[in-house]
Amino acid sequence: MERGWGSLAELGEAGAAQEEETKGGGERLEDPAGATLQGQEQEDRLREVNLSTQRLRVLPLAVLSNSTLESLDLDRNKLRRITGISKLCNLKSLILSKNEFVDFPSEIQSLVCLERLELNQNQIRIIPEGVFSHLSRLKHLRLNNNRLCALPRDLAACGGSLQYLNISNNLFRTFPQPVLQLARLQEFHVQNNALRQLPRELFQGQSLKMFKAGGNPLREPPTEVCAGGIQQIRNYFSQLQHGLGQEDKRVKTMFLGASLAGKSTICRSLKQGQSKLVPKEERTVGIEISEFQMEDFTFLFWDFAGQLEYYMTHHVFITPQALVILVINLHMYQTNDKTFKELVGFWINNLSMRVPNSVVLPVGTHVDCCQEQEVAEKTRDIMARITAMLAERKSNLAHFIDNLEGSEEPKFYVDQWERLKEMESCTLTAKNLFWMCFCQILNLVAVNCTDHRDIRKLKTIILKHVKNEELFPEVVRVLPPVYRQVEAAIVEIAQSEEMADHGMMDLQYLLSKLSQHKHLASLDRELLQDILRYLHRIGLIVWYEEIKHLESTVFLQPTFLITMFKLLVRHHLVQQLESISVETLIGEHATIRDRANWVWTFKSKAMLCHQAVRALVKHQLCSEGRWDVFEEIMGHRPHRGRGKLFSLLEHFELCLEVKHTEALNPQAREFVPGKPWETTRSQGESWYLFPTYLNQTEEVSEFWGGDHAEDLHIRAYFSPEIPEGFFQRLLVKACSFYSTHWVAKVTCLLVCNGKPLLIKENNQRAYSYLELRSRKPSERTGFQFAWDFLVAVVLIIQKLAEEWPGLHVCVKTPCRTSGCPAEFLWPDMDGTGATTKEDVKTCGTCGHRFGAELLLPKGEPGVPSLCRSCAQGKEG
Ligand SMILES: Nc1nc2c(ncn2[C@@H]2O[C@H](COP(=O)(O)OP(=O)(O)OP(=O)(O)O)[C@@H](O)[C@H]2O)c(=O)[nH]1
Repeated sequence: MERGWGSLAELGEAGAAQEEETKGGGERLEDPAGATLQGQEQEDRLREVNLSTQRLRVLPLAVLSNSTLESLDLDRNKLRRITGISKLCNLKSLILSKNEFVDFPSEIQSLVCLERLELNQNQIRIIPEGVFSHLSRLKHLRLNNNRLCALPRDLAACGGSLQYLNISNNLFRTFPQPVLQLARLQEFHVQNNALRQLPRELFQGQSLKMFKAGGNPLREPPTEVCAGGIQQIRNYFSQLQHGLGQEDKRVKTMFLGASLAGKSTICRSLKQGQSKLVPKEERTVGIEISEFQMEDFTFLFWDFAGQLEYYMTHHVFITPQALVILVINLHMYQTNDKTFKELVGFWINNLSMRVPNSVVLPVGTHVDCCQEQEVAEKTRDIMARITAMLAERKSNLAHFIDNLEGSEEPKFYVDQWERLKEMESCTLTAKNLFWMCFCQILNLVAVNCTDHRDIRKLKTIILKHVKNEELFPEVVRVLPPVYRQVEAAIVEIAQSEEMADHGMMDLQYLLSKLSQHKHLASLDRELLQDILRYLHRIGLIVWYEEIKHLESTVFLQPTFLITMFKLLVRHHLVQQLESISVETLIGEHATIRDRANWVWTFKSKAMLCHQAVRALVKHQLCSEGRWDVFEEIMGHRPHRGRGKLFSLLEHFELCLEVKHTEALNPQAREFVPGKPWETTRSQGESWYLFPTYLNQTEEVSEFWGGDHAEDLHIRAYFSPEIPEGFFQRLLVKACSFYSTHWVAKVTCLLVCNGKPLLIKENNQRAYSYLELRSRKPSERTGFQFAWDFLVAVVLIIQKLAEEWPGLHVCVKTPCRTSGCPAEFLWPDMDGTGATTKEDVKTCGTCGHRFGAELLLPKGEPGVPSLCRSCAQGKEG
C-alpha cells in the first residue's frame, strides 16, 4: 500500500526527541521531596475518588468500603441507583451528573456532611420529602436538566447554608416556594422552564447576587426587565407596589421574504385595513418600522427589504419571540428545488439557525395572477418541502449525535453532544417538553393583495395565532404604570416640533426632558434608565450602551439607525459613488480624479477611504434632504474622530479599518500568541474594507502559491449551512487580529509571524465548510506555532457561530492519504487542553499511521486556553 503524505516517517526525529523528554520526566519522581509529595497525594486519593466516564452501572464495592471518603465524582456514567452510598457518611461532595437516574436516590439523606450535591442531566421527575431536612450543611445544589416541576418543602432546612441552586432546564410552571426560605442564596439559576411569574419576595433580601431566568415565558416581570439584572427587577417590583400592574400586549412582527414578494404591500394593507398595493418604485430600502393596533394587541411591524445586499444588516434586527410573516410570491414560485430555495428555503434555514424557536406564518401573494388549482398545488408543494427540510435537519442532527455516541472516546465529545441534543429538541415541532423548544411553521395562507376581503381574512388568522398562548406565551407583559408613562412621554418628545426627524438625542438631555413630565418628575435617573433599557429590548427605541461612541446617544426612531446602515450597505453603491457631485467633492477637498480613484479601489478591493465615505454620505444625505445630521454621524473633523456611523458598522462587523490599500499594511504589529499585542494606530488616511462588496480575485491565491498536498489542513463543517454573511464577518474579526492579510470574496489569507494561513469558504448543500490550511512546518518546533494559529482561527469561528443558536459547527481533519475519504473529528476545545496526547494516529479507513502533529493540535496544556482568550479578547 502506498504511504500517504505526512506519514510517521516524516516525524521520525521529532518523535525520538519527545521520547527522550518523557524519560527525563520520569526520573524526577525519585527525589526525596517527590516521595513526600507522593505520600500526600496518596492520602488525598483516599479521600477523593474520581470515577467519571467509566460507563458504571453499579457502585464498585471498593468505593463503598472506604468510609473516609470525602469526595466522590461519578459524573457521566450509567447509574440508575447508588445502593449502599449511605455507608460513606463523611462524604462532603457527591457528583452524580449525567447519569440515568429516574428516581431521586433517597439514600442521600444519610450523607449528613454533604456540602456539594450535583444531580444535573438526569431524568428525575420528583424529589421526595425527607431528604433535604437531613442535609443542613448543603451549600451547593445542582438539579438542572431534569424533569422536575416542584421542589420538596423540606429544602427550607438548607436555608442556613445553601448558597448556590441551579434548577434550570426543568419543567417548572409555577415558582417553587421553598426557594423563598433560602435566606443565604447567592446564585440562583432557573432558566428554560415554563415560569410566567416570579415572586417579589425572592428579591427582597440582599443575599442574591446572581440570578438567571432567561428562556421562561415571563410576564411578571417580563423577560426584558429580567435581562437588566437583579437591581432592575427590584426597581420594577417597587414600582408595581405604587400602582396596579397594567397588561401590555405587544407583538413584534417581522416581514421577511424575497424581493418583490409583497411584504410592504401586506404590511401596509394590514395597517390600513384595506388593499394597499405598493408601487414597484417604492421598494423598501433597509427596514421600515411601524406600530399598529389590532383589537387590544399592539403590533410592531418590521418590514425588511428582500435584496440580498441588505441581508448583512438583518442579523442585527432579527430577534427572538417575534411572529415572522414569510411572504412568498406564488406567481413567481415554481414547484422545483431552485425556486423553493430562493423564495422559501433560504429564509426558513436562516431563521432556524438564528432564532430556532420562532413562529413562522407563510403567506402566499399574487393569488390573482394564478389559476385556482395552481394555488392549491403550490401551497401543498411549499408545505411538503418545508416539512422535508425540517425532517432532513432533524435526521442530520440525529446522525451527528449517533456518530459522537459511537466514537471510541465519547468523553472527548461531551460538549458537542450536549449542544446537539439541545438543538435537536429545538427543531421538533410544537408542544414539546419545553415551551421554548419549537420552530413552528404554521399553515400557509394564500392571499390576493388586491382584494380587501383577503386582507381581512389574513388579519383574522394573525389575531387567532397571537391569541394562542402555546404559540405566543410572552405576548402579555405586566408593567407598572410608570413604564407606559415613560413610553408615552418618549413618543411625545419624538413627535415634538423641537425634535429633529432623525430622532437622535443625547441621553442626559433626554433624561432631563423626561423629568419635566408631570408624572415623571419624582423618578430617579436610575429607574428612568432602566425603563429606557426595557424599551430598547422590546425594540421601541435603540440605545447601544455597549458601544463606546454611542453610549450617550438614544435613537428615538430606530428606523434612523437603518438609514445610517443603508448609507453604506446598499444596492448600487458604485453608481452612488460615481454620481457624487463636484460641489460635494470640493467641500471634502477632493477632485474628480480622486473620485475615479475611489471608484477603482472600491470595485477592485471593496475599500473606501475616510474621505470617500464622507463624500458619499454627504451626497446621499443631501439627496434625501437630511443634510443636518451629517456631522452628527460622521464626526466633526474630516481626518480625526470617526463618528457614530463607523462605530456602528464596526460593532456589527460590517466593515474593517485597514491602513494601507496595497499590501494591507505589511509593517503593522501582528498578533503572536503569547506576546502582548496592540493595534497600530499609524498616521495616514484610514481605509475601510467592506467585505460584502469583495469580488473574486487571483490576488489571494497568488500570495498563497497554491495548495500543497502536505499542508496542515482542517475543515470546519457547518450544519445546515454557512449562514449568509458569516464568512464576511469572520473575515473582519480575523483580519483585525492579523493585520497582514489578503482578502477576496470567498478566500482570505492571514499572516502571522511571516507564516500564512488560508481560509476558503465552500457552501454547498449538505457540504458546507470553511477550509483552513497552513504550510507543513519544516522543523518539529514549528508544529506548535502552526496549530496555535489554526486553533486561534477555529476559536474565532466558534465564537462567531454562537450568534446562530441553531447552527452546528464541527471541526475535522481529512485523512492525509490521497483519495481516502476518512476524517478525524476534533475533540471538544474546552480550554483544558483536550487535544490529542497520542503520538500516532491510525486512520480507520485506509489503515495508515500518521504522526499526530500532522492531524491535530498536540495536548500541550494551556495552549488552547491561551488561544481562546486571544480569540475572545477582541470581543472585549
Ligand atoms: N397582482 C398583485 N400584485 C401584488 C400582490 N402583492 C403585491 N403585489 C405587487 O407586487 C409588487 C411588489 O410588492 P412589494 O410589496 O413592494 O414587495 P416587497 O416584498 O416589499 O419587495 P422589496 O421591497 O423589494 O423587498 C408591487 O408592485 C405590488 O403592488 C398581489 O397579491 N397581487
